[in-house]
Amino acid sequence: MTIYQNLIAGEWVGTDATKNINPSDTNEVVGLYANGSAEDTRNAIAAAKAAFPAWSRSGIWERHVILKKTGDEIMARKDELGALLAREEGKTLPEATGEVIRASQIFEFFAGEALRLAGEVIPSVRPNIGIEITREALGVIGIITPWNFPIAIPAWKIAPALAYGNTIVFKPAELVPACSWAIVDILNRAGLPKGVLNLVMGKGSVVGQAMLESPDVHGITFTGSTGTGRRVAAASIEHNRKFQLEMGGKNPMVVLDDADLNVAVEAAANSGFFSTGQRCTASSRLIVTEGIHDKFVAALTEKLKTLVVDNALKAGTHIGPVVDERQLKTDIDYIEIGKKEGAKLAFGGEVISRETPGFYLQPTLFTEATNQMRISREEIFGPVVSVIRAKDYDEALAIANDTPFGLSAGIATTSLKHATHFKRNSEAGMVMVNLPTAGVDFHVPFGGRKGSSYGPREQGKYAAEFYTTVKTAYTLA
Ligand SMILES: NC(=O)C1=CN([C@@H]2O[C@H](COP(=O)(O)OP(=O)(O)OC[C@H]3O[C@@H](n4cnc5c(N)ncnc54)[C@H](OP(=O)(O)O)[C@@H]3O)[C@@H](O)[C@H]2O)C=CC1
Ligand SMILES: O=C(O)CCC(=O)C(=O)O
Repeated sequence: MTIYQNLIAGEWVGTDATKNINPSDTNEVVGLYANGSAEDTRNAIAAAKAAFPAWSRSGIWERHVILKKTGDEIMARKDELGALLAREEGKTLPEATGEVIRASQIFEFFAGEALRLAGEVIPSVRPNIGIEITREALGVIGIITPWNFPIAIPAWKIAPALAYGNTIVFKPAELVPACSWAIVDILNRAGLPKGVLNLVMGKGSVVGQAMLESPDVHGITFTGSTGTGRRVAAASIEHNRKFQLEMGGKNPMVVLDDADLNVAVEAAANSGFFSTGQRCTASSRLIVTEGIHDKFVAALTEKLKTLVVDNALKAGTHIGPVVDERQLKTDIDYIEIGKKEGAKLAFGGEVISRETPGFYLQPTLFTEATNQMRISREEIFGPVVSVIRAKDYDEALAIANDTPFGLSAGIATTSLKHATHFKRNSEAGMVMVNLPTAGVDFHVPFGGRKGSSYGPREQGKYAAEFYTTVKTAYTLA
């Protein structure tokens, strides 16, 4: 089997490789991907440092053309890349193709942003002095990405980093290197100069760690677990380096008595179970007021019975497998914890077999949960959701906000008063009314509060805040 190699200083390198396994069919090896070392990482950082002066001064049209070409090629290959994504991560084919389209749109968006870089000219408080405020590229950016969005998250970090003139060392999650390799290959062929974008696949404890330890990495953008996020933060403070973290969520969806039942059930099923619940924006706490509680639980349970769990590539599959054995064990452990804590298992909870060997788990619904239970406080990152009763809107809002996280939050209601109040008072970075808590637009800010995020927002024009540094220049006229 060919080895998909790392890209360092414009050369494809690496002979040691790791198997990329399909979680829908563990007999299938998606490909062999290079397993980078700490030395590879240091070489990649040196290459990115050497490429920075020229790239940061490159013309914005050159950056625009490369990003646009990349977006165009990703879109032209959406079906092939969608199938690759579904095979390596286990998202259903429609979800995976949708994610590929989103990655293409992100490159197109930042191709445009490269042309819109602007500063300000401001008069000084002193006579005969002019002030210019400009944004400059930050330097070498370390990009560390998780397994649950194998193409969209790399895209929303790589595209702005390049648009604003930075160079990159990119380390994707070891579980899902294929889509990352594909976009780096596309960018490389689109004309990026050597060393501007370096790919080092491999273990977080080796490649990621070497990145954290380097004084030559000027910014790290990270998405993943809270534990690793804290390591990124501690190491970055040590080097006086800018960092941005997107971590977990325990996102609430409030369902009020006056909700449209169908809207509430569709939003809850999507938020909790689509993409196998493996989204940081997934809603795993459904906070439901007394008047609608029983009707809502009955309707959601009926809906869950219709959802097909099977091979991600099979037509008609609604929920693909869990990403790997370790995550499946985590999910099962939490289901046991929920039972022991006294929540009622209303649906699912079983590992199931399908025609192909994979990590299949039924969508699992707990009812009669409290907000103090571990299943309501800790991020599970699987298709496991709890329903918590609330007596009225005020109590539901208090429960929704009673969490260490604050990424997204939703409300299902037909009341303008409650929707407006919830948008203003929810302690989350993203609030949805009558919509799933997951599945966001690509051109607007993404991020949360409290334990979910740290640093400037990602995506949209707000991304400039992280990928640039501001300079204030004074000139005597
Ligand atoms: N907010 C989100 O979007 C996500 C949250 N999670 C949460 O995290 C849990 C575990 O998922 P997991 O993928 O293991 O999350 P991790 O935080 O371990 O992984 C995220 C990225 O960090 C890398 N990494 C791991 N250790 C280090 C290190 N010491 N230094 C630098 N980088 C490192 C990983 O590498 P590698 O994996 O290749 O070793 C991966 O590329 C999930 O169950 C879920 O709760 C997970 C994914 C996304
Ligand atoms: O919900 C989305 O669209 C994005 C979710 C996400 O970024 C994540 O789960 O890491």
